[in-house]
Amino acid sequence: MALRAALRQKCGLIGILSQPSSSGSHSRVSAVLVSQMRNNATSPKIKVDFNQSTGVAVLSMQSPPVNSLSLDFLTELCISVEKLEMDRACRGLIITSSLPKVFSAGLDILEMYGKSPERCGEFWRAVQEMWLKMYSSNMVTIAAINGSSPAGGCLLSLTCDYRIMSDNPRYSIGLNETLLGIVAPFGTDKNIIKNTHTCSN
Ligand SMILES: CCCC/C=C/CC(=O)SCCNC(=O)CCNC(=O)[C@H](O)C(C)(C)COP(=O)(O)OP(=O)(O)OC[C@H]1O[C@@H](n2cnc3c(N)ncnc32)[C@H](O)[C@@H]1OP(=O)(O)O
Repeated sequence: MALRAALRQKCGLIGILSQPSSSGSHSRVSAVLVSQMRNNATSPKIKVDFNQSTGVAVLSMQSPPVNSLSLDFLTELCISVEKLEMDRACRGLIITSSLPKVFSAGLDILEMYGKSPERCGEFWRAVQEMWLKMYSSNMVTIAAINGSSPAGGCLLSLTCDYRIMSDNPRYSIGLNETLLGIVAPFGTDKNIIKNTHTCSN
């Protein structure tokens, strides 16, 4: 019942978000994805378990040491979500981490230092694509935050419909990227407080 209500709410949101943009940005973004796919690393940073009987997929981030969001990681994440999106049987998606103590450390800092402008552009497009894809997903999405989740890790969880976080005082979450000169959009802090629940693990 709750899942159905969440789906209904989500469908309304998708209706608004999926209106065609005059710039045709959705198809351009997909072309970026395809070209990134060709360069993608082979070791899987993402593991997906799809349960046919419940229609729910669990996507586990498994990129040690801290699931930082590198270009390869983001590309793999987007491809995994896109594949699930195309499977009509998949109605719900839980994103979590296979690593102990860390959900995601956020953007990979090494991607933002000493790289060419082209590479920086590619990286930043992948960041935008990740949150757009997650936020506009037609699946009901839940972040099961089982570790620290600063900055981009927090952003990733904010793109989900629901967040459940392990109630562990050692785990931190928040938008600390202002320390790096990156400004968060207005209102995101309010969202995270309103829609984040904690549980013990
Ligand atoms: C509008 C919002 C848009 C979103 C914008 C986002 C901006 C960002 O995301 S910038 C990135 C900000 N992230 C951080 O500041 C996180 C920094 N990391 C931590 O706080 C901690 O590492 C942790 C709490 C995530 C984990 O702590 P733990 O003690 O378990 O591990 P460490 O010893 O600190 O780290 C292990 C290893 O991982 C490397 N590392 C950590 N974070 C990152 C990262 N973001 N990118 C790349 N690498 C990272 C760290 O340097 C260690 O590496 P070595 O073992 O080689 O020293």
